[in-house]
Amino acid sequence: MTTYDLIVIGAGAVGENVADYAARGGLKVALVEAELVGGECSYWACMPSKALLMSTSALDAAKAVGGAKQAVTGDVDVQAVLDRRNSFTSNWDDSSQADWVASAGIDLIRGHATITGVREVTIDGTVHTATHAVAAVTGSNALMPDIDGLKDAKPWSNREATSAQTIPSSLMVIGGGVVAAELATAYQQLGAKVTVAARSGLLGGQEPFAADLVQESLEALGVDLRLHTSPISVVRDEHGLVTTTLSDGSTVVTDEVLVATGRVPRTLDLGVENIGLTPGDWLEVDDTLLVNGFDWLYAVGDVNHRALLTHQGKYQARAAGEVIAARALGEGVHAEPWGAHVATADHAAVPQVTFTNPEVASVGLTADAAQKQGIDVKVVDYDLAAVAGSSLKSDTYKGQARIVVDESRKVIVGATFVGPDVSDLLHAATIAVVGEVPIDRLWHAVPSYPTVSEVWLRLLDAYGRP
Ligand SMILES: Cc1cc2nc3c(=O)[nH]c(=O)nc-3n(C[C@H](O)[C@H](O)[C@H](O)COP(=O)(O)OP(=O)(O)OC[C@H]3O[C@@H](n4cnc5c(N)ncnc54)[C@H](O)[C@@H]3O)c2cc1C
Ligand SMILES: NC(=O)c1ccc[n+]([C@@H]2O[C@H](COP(=O)([O-])OP(=O)(O)OC[C@H]3O[C@@H](n4cnc5c(N)ncnc54)[C@H](O)[C@@H]3O)[C@@H](O)[C@H]2O)c1
Repeated sequence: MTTYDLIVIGAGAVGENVADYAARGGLKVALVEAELVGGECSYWACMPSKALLMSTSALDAAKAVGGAKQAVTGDVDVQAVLDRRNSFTSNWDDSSQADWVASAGIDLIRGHATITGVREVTIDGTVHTATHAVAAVTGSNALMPDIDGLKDAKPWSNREATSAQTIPSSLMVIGGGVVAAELATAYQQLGAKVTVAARSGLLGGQEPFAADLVQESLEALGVDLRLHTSPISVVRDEHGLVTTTLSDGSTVVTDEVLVATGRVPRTLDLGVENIGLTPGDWLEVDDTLLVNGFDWLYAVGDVNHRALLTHQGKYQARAAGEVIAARALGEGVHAEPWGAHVATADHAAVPQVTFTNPEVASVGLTADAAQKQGIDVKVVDYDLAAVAGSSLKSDTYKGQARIVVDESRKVIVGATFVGPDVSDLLHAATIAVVGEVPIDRLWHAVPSYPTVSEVWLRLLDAYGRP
């Protein structure tokens, strides 16, 4: 038995950061990992999925600029894309991340952890105790919907889709969220014939114009979109082909089927029943990431269901690591909104980029969500293609921008950009939302000419001087 100040269960991007910030705060920390250090994001989510998308984006960007497009004489090299993706995942070898853990002064324990009591964690039969805290940072798994025959049809989850070494000739994607939209784009661009069956349309939760532009682009790529429909049965035959029957009675035959219908928390085999919680539930937390009802158990990242995004989980991790250290050492805790030890932005200012073609970059509230919160909303829209920087960037630029203004406070509470490379416009909007920068002050934030960022000036012009 070994005693640590803090035991962190799960060494995904988020767990690594909890451990790092607590260790930097002076605590003796163990980090437990059952699979690969680096977790889902490094090996089966963010990085490999983006690697599958980026080469075609680069090619499209070149094809959209006269002078460059004449030099583009071939198609994307699919094997080279897969090889580049393999290198981004280090061929699913986590030794460099394990080296980093050691260099940060954290003890890495490989194995499956279960919580067996108060501040007690058992790892493959060995009991470890924590003097101060345990952090559950166990992430999420793909949700498998209850569709007749689906399990037996050996469906892909994000894991198979991001690690495949060949591109199937056809792929059925079940779901219409970010995973479905990004991976449908990637696989169609890499040569598969993709069908998407989405129960409730595409990219729910985003501004409707964003979903419309992504829908248009998927259709232009040749994706067969079956919206507002869902599979009622899935069968893989003796030749390996999968037949999906949809709720409208139609059938689609493909080589593979990918399930992208959301996530479930990895709490089924975490031993939470030993401390009065229910396996399979998300772990609900306060803003310092303490699990409700506990003074020693923290839950950080996907498993707390606040914002299932790597950057947001790492933001929580910085607060959690520091607050665990502060509480352990009896130092002051800054738990007021926007304080050092809380994850306030989870409620008000979550940025997200969907790496479809075009990209969707958003932060804060949509117009609809703001209205539902009772905010006195003014919406300002602008055609991104009408900005000088956009026309230079691409001869065929198509895009749209929106800010959502809280009229009572004259501050921006949400922004959405859709278009090529808009991901890099997003952080300015995030700063405006988090900083609650008054609109009249934003007039003094002058975007450089001729950049796409000039859309900020156009949006302010359209809003008018307050
Ligand atoms: C296809 C896809 C693409 C995505 N793309 C993006 C993106 O571009 N940008 C973005 O911000 N987000 C993206 N996400 C979301 C992002 O992957 C997650 O938000 C992020 O991985 C969550 O990190 P985490 O550390 O909380 O969990 P995880 O990365 O899941 O890590 C949890 C770790 O805990 C370990 N573990 C679990 N239980 C135990 C146990 N009992 N004992 C020991 N170890 C255990 C697991 O093995 C795992 O390594 C994407 C998700 C998917 C599915
Ligand atoms: N670029 C990024 O930031 C990025 C990329 C991928 C994933 N993620 C994160 O991962 C999380 C999971 O993404 P996701 O796309 O799996 O989940 P999601 O919850 O975003 O979307 C699930 C989709 O599946 C549909 N659906 C559910 N059951 C269905 C059924 N039986 N038949 C047809 N459609 C069905 C839903 O209507 C919805 O459109 C998200 O919260 C997202 O934040 C982020």
